[in-house]
Amino acid sequence: MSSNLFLAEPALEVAGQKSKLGPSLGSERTLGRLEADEPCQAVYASGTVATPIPVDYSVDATDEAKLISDLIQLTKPRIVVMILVTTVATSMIAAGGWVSIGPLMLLLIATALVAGSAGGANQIWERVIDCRMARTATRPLPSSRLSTGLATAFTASIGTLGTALLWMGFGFEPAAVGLATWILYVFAYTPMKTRTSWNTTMGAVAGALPMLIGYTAFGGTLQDPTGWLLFGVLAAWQYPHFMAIAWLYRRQYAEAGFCMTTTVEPKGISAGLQSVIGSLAVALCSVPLCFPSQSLLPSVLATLAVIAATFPMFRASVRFLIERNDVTARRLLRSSLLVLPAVLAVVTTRMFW
Ligand code: HEM
Ligand SMILES: CC(C)=CCC/C(C)=C/CC/C(C)=C/COP(=O)(O)OP(=O)(O)O
Repeated sequence: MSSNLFLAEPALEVAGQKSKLGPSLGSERTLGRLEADEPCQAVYASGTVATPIPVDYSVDATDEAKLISDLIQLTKPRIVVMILVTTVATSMIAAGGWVSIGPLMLLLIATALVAGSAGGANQIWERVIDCRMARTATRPLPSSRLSTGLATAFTASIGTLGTALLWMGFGFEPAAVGLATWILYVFAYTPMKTRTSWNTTMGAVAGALPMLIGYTAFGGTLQDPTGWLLFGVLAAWQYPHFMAIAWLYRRQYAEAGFCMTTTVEPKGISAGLQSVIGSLAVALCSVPLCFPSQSLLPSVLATLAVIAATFPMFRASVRFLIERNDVTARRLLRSSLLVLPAVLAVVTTRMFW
Protein backbone atom coordinates (compact mmCIF):
# COMPACT_ATOMS: atom_id res chain seq x y z
CA MET A 1 0.00 0.00 0.00
CA SER A 2 1.29 3.44 -0.74
CA SER A 3 1.25 6.38 1.62
CA ASN A 4 -1.18 8.10 -0.79
CA LEU A 5 -3.90 6.07 0.89
CA PHE A 6 -3.23 8.14 3.93
CA LEU A 7 -3.74 11.32 1.94
CA ALA A 8 -7.11 9.98 0.85
CA GLU A 9 -8.20 9.63 4.48
CA PRO A 10 -10.76 12.41 5.04
CA ALA A 11 -10.57 12.15 8.82
CA LEU A 12 -7.05 13.50 8.65
CA GLU A 13 -8.05 16.65 6.79
CA VAL A 14 -5.49 16.28 4.05
CA ALA A 15 -7.76 14.52 1.58
CA GLY A 16 -6.60 14.90 -1.98
CA GLN A 17 -3.92 17.35 -0.95
CA LYS A 18 -0.79 17.12 -3.03
CA SER A 19 2.59 18.18 -1.72
CA LYS A 20 2.99 21.90 -2.21
CA LEU A 21 6.74 21.66 -2.56
CA GLY A 22 8.47 24.06 -4.85
CA PRO A 23 9.34 22.80 -8.35
CA SER A 24 13.04 22.54 -7.55
CA LEU A 25 12.46 19.46 -5.43
CA GLY A 26 10.69 17.38 -8.00
CA SER A 27 11.99 18.38 -11.38
CA GLU A 28 15.49 19.72 -10.93
CA ARG A 29 16.68 17.42 -8.19
CA THR A 30 16.51 13.71 -7.74
CA LEU A 31 15.64 12.64 -4.22
CA GLY A 32 18.75 11.74 -2.31
CA ARG A 33 21.01 13.26 -4.97
CA LEU A 34 21.39 16.95 -4.53
CA GLU A 35 23.48 18.36 -7.34
CA ALA A 36 24.17 21.74 -5.78
CA ASP A 37 24.22 23.01 -2.22
CA GLU A 38 21.29 25.35 -2.61
CA PRO A 39 18.90 25.99 0.25
CA CYS A 40 15.65 24.14 -0.16
CA GLN A 41 12.34 25.89 0.11
CA ALA A 42 10.08 23.92 2.38
CA VAL A 43 6.46 24.75 1.70
CA TYR A 44 4.31 23.35 4.45
CA ALA A 45 0.72 22.27 4.14
CA SER A 46 -0.26 25.55 5.75
CA GLY A 47 1.33 27.39 2.82
CA THR A 48 4.18 28.77 4.91
CA VAL A 49 7.40 28.98 2.94
CA ALA A 50 10.66 28.44 4.82
CA THR A 51 13.78 29.63 3.01
CA PRO A 52 16.71 29.39 5.40
CA ILE A 53 19.62 31.80 4.94
CA PRO A 54 22.96 30.16 4.18
CA VAL A 55 25.78 31.13 6.51
CA ASP A 56 29.27 32.21 5.44
CA TYR A 57 31.32 30.47 8.11
CA SER A 58 34.51 32.43 7.40
CA VAL A 59 33.30 35.70 8.92
CA ASP A 60 33.74 35.71 12.72
CA ALA A 61 33.74 33.73 15.92
CA THR A 62 29.95 33.76 16.16
CA ASP A 63 29.81 31.97 12.84
CA GLU A 64 32.32 29.45 14.12
CA ALA A 65 29.97 28.78 17.01
CA LYS A 66 27.13 28.35 14.50
CA LEU A 67 29.24 25.94 12.47
CA ILE A 68 29.99 23.88 15.56
CA SER A 69 26.33 23.94 16.53
CA ASP A 70 25.34 22.77 13.03
CA LEU A 71 27.93 19.99 13.06
CA ILE A 72 26.57 18.84 16.41
CA GLN A 73 23.00 18.98 15.07
CA LEU A 74 24.14 16.85 12.14
CA THR A 75 24.97 14.01 14.55
CA LYS A 76 21.44 13.80 16.09
CA PRO A 77 22.92 14.53 19.53
CA ARG A 78 19.91 13.61 21.67
CA ILE A 79 19.74 10.12 20.19
CA VAL A 80 23.52 9.84 20.68
CA VAL A 81 23.17 10.81 24.35
CA MET A 82 20.54 8.11 24.89
CA ILE A 83 22.79 5.57 23.14
CA LEU A 84 25.57 6.57 25.56
CA VAL A 85 23.22 5.98 28.51
CA THR A 86 22.62 2.46 27.21
CA THR A 87 26.37 2.01 26.68
CA VAL A 88 27.16 2.83 30.31
CA ALA A 89 24.55 0.28 31.42
CA THR A 90 25.65 -2.50 29.06
CA SER A 91 29.31 -1.96 29.98
CA MET A 92 28.57 -2.41 33.69
CA ILE A 93 26.31 -5.40 33.04
CA ALA A 94 29.07 -7.09 31.01
CA ALA A 95 31.66 -6.28 33.70
CA GLY A 96 29.31 -7.40 36.49
CA GLY A 97 29.80 -4.12 38.39
CA TRP A 98 31.83 -0.91 38.22
CA VAL A 99 34.13 -0.26 35.27
CA SER A 100 37.23 1.93 35.23
CA ILE A 101 36.46 5.50 34.30
CA GLY A 102 39.28 5.83 31.73
CA PRO A 103 38.24 2.95 29.47
CA LEU A 104 34.58 3.88 29.92
CA MET A 105 35.24 7.46 28.76
CA LEU A 106 37.17 6.16 25.75
CA LEU A 107 34.28 3.83 24.91
CA LEU A 108 31.73 6.65 25.21
CA ILE A 109 33.77 8.95 22.97
CA ALA A 110 34.28 6.22 20.36
CA THR A 111 30.61 5.18 20.41
CA ALA A 112 29.44 8.79 20.21
CA LEU A 113 31.68 9.36 17.18
CA VAL A 114 30.37 6.29 15.32
CA ALA A 115 26.74 6.96 16.28
CA GLY A 116 27.09 10.65 15.37
CA SER A 117 28.58 9.66 12.04
CA ALA A 118 25.60 7.38 11.39
CA GLY A 119 23.21 10.23 12.17
CA GLY A 120 25.21 12.51 9.88
CA ALA A 121 25.21 10.02 7.01
CA ASN A 122 21.44 9.61 7.43
CA GLN A 123 21.00 13.39 7.19
CA ILE A 124 23.25 13.61 4.13
CA TRP A 125 21.19 10.89 2.42
CA GLU A 126 17.92 12.60 3.34
CA ARG A 127 19.01 16.20 2.71
CA VAL A 128 16.43 16.71 -0.03
CA ILE A 129 13.47 14.80 1.38
CA ASP A 130 14.09 16.47 4.76
CA CYS A 131 13.04 19.74 3.07
CA ARG A 132 9.55 18.35 2.87
CA MET A 133 8.91 18.07 6.60
CA ALA A 134 8.58 21.02 8.97
CA ARG A 135 10.25 18.80 11.60
CA THR A 136 13.43 18.40 9.54
CA ALA A 137 13.47 21.32 7.08
CA THR A 138 15.51 23.52 9.40
CA ARG A 139 18.32 20.97 9.76
CA PRO A 140 21.74 22.24 8.64
CA LEU A 141 21.75 20.47 5.24
CA PRO A 142 18.21 21.13 4.00
CA SER A 143 18.64 24.76 4.95
CA SER A 144 22.13 24.92 3.36
CA ARG A 145 23.76 26.25 6.49
CA LEU A 146 26.19 23.40 5.95
CA SER A 147 27.58 22.22 2.62
CA THR A 148 27.22 18.58 1.64
CA GLY A 149 30.99 18.36 1.11
CA LEU A 150 31.80 19.57 4.61
CA ALA A 151 29.10 17.35 6.14
CA THR A 152 30.49 14.33 4.27
CA ALA A 153 34.08 15.05 5.31
CA PHE A 154 33.01 15.52 8.94
CA THR A 155 30.82 12.41 8.97
CA ALA A 156 33.52 10.26 7.36
CA SER A 157 36.20 11.57 9.73
CA ILE A 158 34.32 11.01 12.97
CA GLY A 159 33.07 7.60 11.78
CA THR A 160 36.59 6.46 10.89
CA LEU A 161 38.06 7.85 14.11
CA GLY A 162 35.33 6.27 16.25
CA THR A 163 35.71 2.85 14.59
CA ALA A 164 39.50 3.01 14.94
CA LEU A 165 39.19 3.92 18.64
CA LEU A 166 36.75 1.06 19.23
CA TRP A 167 39.09 -1.39 17.50
CA MET A 168 42.31 -0.20 19.13
CA GLY A 169 40.80 0.29 22.56
CA PHE A 170 38.43 -2.67 22.79
CA GLY A 171 39.17 -5.13 19.99
CA PHE A 172 37.46 -6.47 16.91
CA GLU A 173 33.95 -7.29 18.19
CA PRO A 174 32.85 -3.83 19.41
CA ALA A 175 34.34 -2.22 16.30
CA ALA A 176 32.61 -4.74 14.01
CA VAL A 177 29.27 -4.21 15.78
CA GLY A 178 29.68 -0.43 15.45
CA LEU A 179 30.44 -0.70 11.76
CA ALA A 180 27.59 -3.16 11.16
CA THR A 181 25.20 -0.78 12.95
CA TRP A 182 26.38 2.13 10.82
CA ILE A 183 25.94 0.14 7.59
CA LEU A 184 22.47 -1.15 8.56
CA TYR A 185 21.25 2.28 9.65
CA VAL A 186 22.58 4.15 6.64
CA PHE A 187 22.31 1.65 3.78
CA ALA A 188 19.34 -0.50 4.86
CA TYR A 189 17.08 1.53 7.18
CA THR A 190 17.43 4.92 5.49
CA PRO A 191 16.43 3.83 1.94
CA MET A 192 13.65 1.61 3.35
CA LYS A 193 11.94 4.65 4.90
CA THR A 194 10.36 5.67 1.59
CA ARG A 195 9.60 2.11 0.48
CA THR A 196 8.02 0.04 3.25
CA SER A 197 6.75 0.50 6.79
CA TRP A 198 8.94 -2.49 7.70
CA ASN A 199 11.66 0.14 7.88
CA THR A 200 10.83 0.42 11.61
CA THR A 201 11.92 -3.19 12.14
CA MET A 202 15.19 -2.49 10.36
CA GLY A 203 15.55 0.70 12.42
CA ALA A 204 14.88 -1.31 15.59
CA VAL A 205 17.69 -3.74 14.72
CA ALA A 206 20.12 -0.92 13.88
CA GLY A 207 19.04 1.09 16.91
CA ALA A 208 19.47 -1.88 19.28
CA LEU A 209 22.84 -3.16 18.04
CA PRO A 210 24.82 -0.49 19.97
CA MET A 211 23.80 -2.42 23.12
CA LEU A 212 26.34 -5.01 22.00
CA ILE A 213 29.14 -2.43 21.65
CA GLY A 214 29.31 -1.72 25.39
CA TYR A 215 28.61 -5.35 26.19
CA THR A 216 31.44 -6.76 24.06
CA ALA A 217 33.83 -3.94 25.00
CA PHE A 218 33.76 -4.94 28.67
CA GLY A 219 34.16 -8.69 28.51
CA GLY A 220 30.89 -9.96 27.02
CA THR A 221 30.84 -11.91 23.77
CA LEU A 222 28.36 -12.15 20.91
CA GLN A 223 27.62 -15.72 22.03
CA ASP A 224 26.22 -14.65 25.44
CA PRO A 225 22.41 -14.69 25.77
CA THR A 226 22.67 -11.68 28.11
CA GLY A 227 23.94 -9.47 25.27
CA TRP A 228 21.05 -10.52 23.04
CA LEU A 229 18.50 -9.97 25.82
CA LEU A 230 19.86 -6.42 26.14
CA PHE A 231 19.54 -6.09 22.37
CA GLY A 232 15.95 -7.37 22.70
CA VAL A 233 15.10 -4.75 25.34
CA LEU A 234 16.17 -1.89 23.08
CA ALA A 235 14.75 -3.41 19.89
CA ALA A 236 11.34 -3.87 21.57
CA TRP A 237 11.44 -0.42 23.20
CA GLN A 238 11.70 1.27 19.81
CA TYR A 239 8.18 0.19 18.81
CA PRO A 240 6.29 2.22 21.45
CA HIS A 241 8.93 4.95 21.11
CA PHE A 242 8.56 5.28 17.38
CA MET A 243 4.85 4.47 16.98
CA ALA A 244 4.11 7.54 19.12
CA ILE A 245 6.34 9.63 16.83
CA ALA A 246 4.88 8.03 13.70
CA TRP A 247 1.43 9.10 14.91
CA LEU A 248 2.44 12.65 15.89
CA TYR A 249 4.14 13.33 12.54
CA ARG A 250 1.86 11.18 10.37
CA ARG A 251 0.78 14.06 8.14
CA GLN A 252 4.34 15.27 7.59
CA TYR A 253 5.54 11.73 6.87
CA ALA A 254 2.73 11.17 4.37
CA GLU A 255 3.22 14.48 2.60
CA ALA A 256 6.97 13.97 2.36
CA GLY A 257 6.52 10.46 0.95
CA PHE A 258 7.75 8.39 3.89
CA CYS A 259 6.19 4.98 4.37
CA MET A 260 5.40 4.53 8.06
CA THR A 261 2.88 2.36 9.92
CA THR A 262 0.64 5.39 10.44
CA THR A 263 0.72 6.37 6.77
CA VAL A 264 -0.23 2.90 5.51
CA GLU A 265 -2.72 2.31 8.36
CA PRO A 266 -3.86 5.84 9.26
CA LYS A 267 -6.39 4.79 11.90
CA GLY A 268 -3.40 3.99 14.11
CA ILE A 269 -4.68 0.62 15.36
CA SER A 270 -1.59 -1.13 14.03
CA ALA A 271 0.64 1.52 15.65
CA GLY A 272 -1.22 1.07 18.94
CA LEU A 273 -0.93 -2.71 18.83
CA GLN A 274 2.78 -2.54 18.01
CA SER A 275 3.25 -0.20 20.98
CA VAL A 276 1.48 -2.56 23.39
CA ILE A 277 3.33 -5.64 22.09
CA GLY A 278 6.65 -3.74 22.15
CA SER A 279 6.09 -2.66 25.76
CA LEU A 280 5.29 -6.23 26.81
CA ALA A 281 8.38 -7.47 24.98
CA VAL A 282 10.55 -4.93 26.86
CA ALA A 283 9.38 -6.49 30.16
CA LEU A 284 9.77 -10.01 28.76
CA CYS A 285 13.40 -9.39 27.74
CA SER A 286 14.20 -7.53 30.97
CA VAL A 287 12.99 -10.16 33.46
CA PRO A 288 15.64 -12.82 32.64
CA LEU A 289 18.26 -10.08 33.02
CA CYS A 290 17.20 -9.82 36.68
CA PHE A 291 18.48 -13.38 37.28
CA PRO A 292 22.24 -13.14 36.74
CA SER A 293 22.95 -15.38 39.73
CA GLN A 294 21.33 -18.05 41.91
CA SER A 295 20.32 -15.69 44.74
CA LEU A 296 16.53 -15.57 44.60
CA LEU A 297 15.53 -12.56 46.72
CA PRO A 298 17.44 -9.84 44.81
CA SER A 299 16.32 -11.40 41.52
CA VAL A 300 12.65 -11.34 42.54
CA LEU A 301 12.94 -7.77 43.82
CA ALA A 302 14.65 -6.70 40.59
CA THR A 303 11.92 -8.43 38.58
CA LEU A 304 9.23 -6.48 40.45
CA ALA A 305 11.21 -3.27 39.94
CA VAL A 306 11.64 -3.90 36.23
CA ILE A 307 7.92 -4.59 35.80
CA ALA A 308 7.13 -1.39 37.72
CA ALA A 309 9.63 0.53 35.55
CA THR A 310 8.08 -0.75 32.32
CA PHE A 311 4.50 -0.25 33.46
CA PRO A 312 4.14 3.49 32.60
CA MET A 313 5.04 2.79 28.98
CA PHE A 314 2.72 -0.24 28.86
CA ARG A 315 -0.14 1.83 30.30
CA ALA A 316 0.57 4.69 27.90
CA SER A 317 0.61 2.19 25.01
CA VAL A 318 -2.74 0.72 26.01
CA ARG A 319 -4.24 4.21 26.33
CA PHE A 320 -2.81 5.12 22.93
CA LEU A 321 -4.29 1.94 21.41
CA ILE A 322 -7.72 2.66 22.91
CA GLU A 323 -7.75 6.37 22.16
CA ARG A 324 -5.42 7.38 19.36
CA ASN A 325 -4.78 11.11 19.50
CA ASP A 326 -1.87 13.51 19.87
CA VAL A 327 -2.23 13.72 23.64
CA THR A 328 -1.97 9.96 24.20
CA ALA A 329 0.82 9.72 21.62
CA ARG A 330 2.83 12.50 23.28
CA ARG A 331 2.42 10.83 26.67
CA LEU A 332 3.62 7.56 25.16
CA LEU A 333 6.68 9.25 23.64
CA ARG A 334 7.51 10.95 26.94
CA SER A 335 7.10 7.75 28.92
CA SER A 336 9.31 5.84 26.45
CA LEU A 337 12.15 8.31 27.03
CA LEU A 338 11.91 7.78 30.81
CA VAL A 339 11.23 4.05 30.84
CA LEU A 340 14.36 2.99 28.93
CA PRO A 341 16.86 4.50 31.41
CA ALA A 342 14.70 3.27 34.30
CA VAL A 343 14.68 -0.34 33.09
CA LEU A 344 18.41 -0.27 32.38
CA ALA A 345 19.07 1.26 35.81
CA VAL A 346 17.25 -1.63 37.51
CA VAL A 347 19.02 -4.31 35.48
CA THR A 348 22.40 -2.64 36.04
CA THR A 349 21.81 -2.18 39.78
CA ARG A 350 21.05 -5.89 40.04
CA MET A 351 24.72 -6.50 39.12
CA PHE A 352 25.82 -4.94 42.43
CA TRP A 353 23.75 -7.20 44.75
C1 HEM B 1 13.05 2.50 14.85
C2 HEM B 1 13.92 3.22 15.51
C3 HEM B 1 13.79 4.69 15.82
C4 HEM B 1 13.14 5.65 15.11
C5 HEM B 1 12.42 5.51 13.79
C6 HEM B 1 13.29 6.89 15.86
C7 HEM B 1 12.82 8.10 15.45
C8 HEM B 1 12.88 9.24 16.20
C9 HEM B 1 12.43 10.53 15.76
C10 HEM B 1 11.84 10.83 14.39
C11 HEM B 1 12.60 11.40 16.78
C12 HEM B 1 12.31 12.89 16.76
C13 HEM B 1 11.00 13.19 17.40
C14 HEM B 1 10.71 14.68 17.34
O1 HEM B 1 11.30 15.38 16.51
O2 HEM B 1 9.83 15.12 18.12
C15 HEM B 1 13.16 10.66 17.88
C16 HEM B 1 13.45 11.18 19.12
C17 HEM B 1 14.27 10.57 20.02
N1 HEM B 1 14.82 9.32 19.90
FE1 HEM B 1 14.33 7.97 18.52
N2 HEM B 1 14.01 6.65 16.98
C18 HEM B 1 14.39 5.34 16.98
C19 HEM B 1 15.20 4.73 17.89
C20 HEM B 1 15.86 5.38 18.90
C21 HEM B 1 16.96 4.83 19.66
C22 HEM B 1 17.59 3.48 19.44
C23 HEM B 1 17.30 5.76 20.56
C24 HEM B 1 18.39 5.72 21.60
C25 HEM B 1 18.64 4.67 22.32
C26 HEM B 1 16.42 6.90 20.39
C27 HEM B 1 16.44 8.01 21.17
C28 HEM B 1 15.65 9.11 20.96
C29 HEM B 1 15.62 10.27 21.83
C30 HEM B 1 16.41 10.46 23.11
C31 HEM B 1 14.74 11.18 21.25
C32 HEM B 1 14.31 12.54 21.80
C33 HEM B 1 15.06 13.58 21.08
C34 HEM B 1 14.33 14.89 21.16
O3 HEM B 1 13.93 15.31 22.23
O4 HEM B 1 14.18 15.46 20.08
N3 HEM B 1 15.57 6.62 19.36
N4 HEM B 1 13.33 9.36 17.50
C1 LIG C 1 27.05 3.06 17.02
C2 LIG C 1 26.06 3.44 16.00
C3 LIG C 1 26.46 3.34 14.59
C4 LIG C 1 24.87 3.85 16.41
C5 LIG C 1 23.85 4.34 15.51
C6 LIG C 1 22.54 4.09 16.10
C7 LIG C 1 21.51 5.01 15.62
C8 LIG C 1 21.87 6.26 14.92
C9 LIG C 1 20.28 4.70 15.90
C10 LIG C 1 19.18 5.54 15.47
C11 LIG C 1 17.93 4.77 15.46
C12 LIG C 1 16.95 5.34 14.51
C13 LIG C 1 16.34 4.35 13.60
C14 LIG C 1 16.65 6.66 14.49
C15 LIG C 1 15.67 7.30 13.59
O1 LIG C 1 16.23 7.83 12.46
P1 LIG C 1 15.32 8.58 11.41
O2 LIG C 1 16.09 8.67 10.11
O3 LIG C 1 13.99 7.93 11.28
O4 LIG C 1 15.13 10.00 12.06
P2 LIG C 1 14.81 11.38 11.35
O5 LIG C 1 13.52 11.23 10.60
O6 LIG C 1 14.70 12.34 12.49
O7 LIG C 1 15.96 11.68 10.42
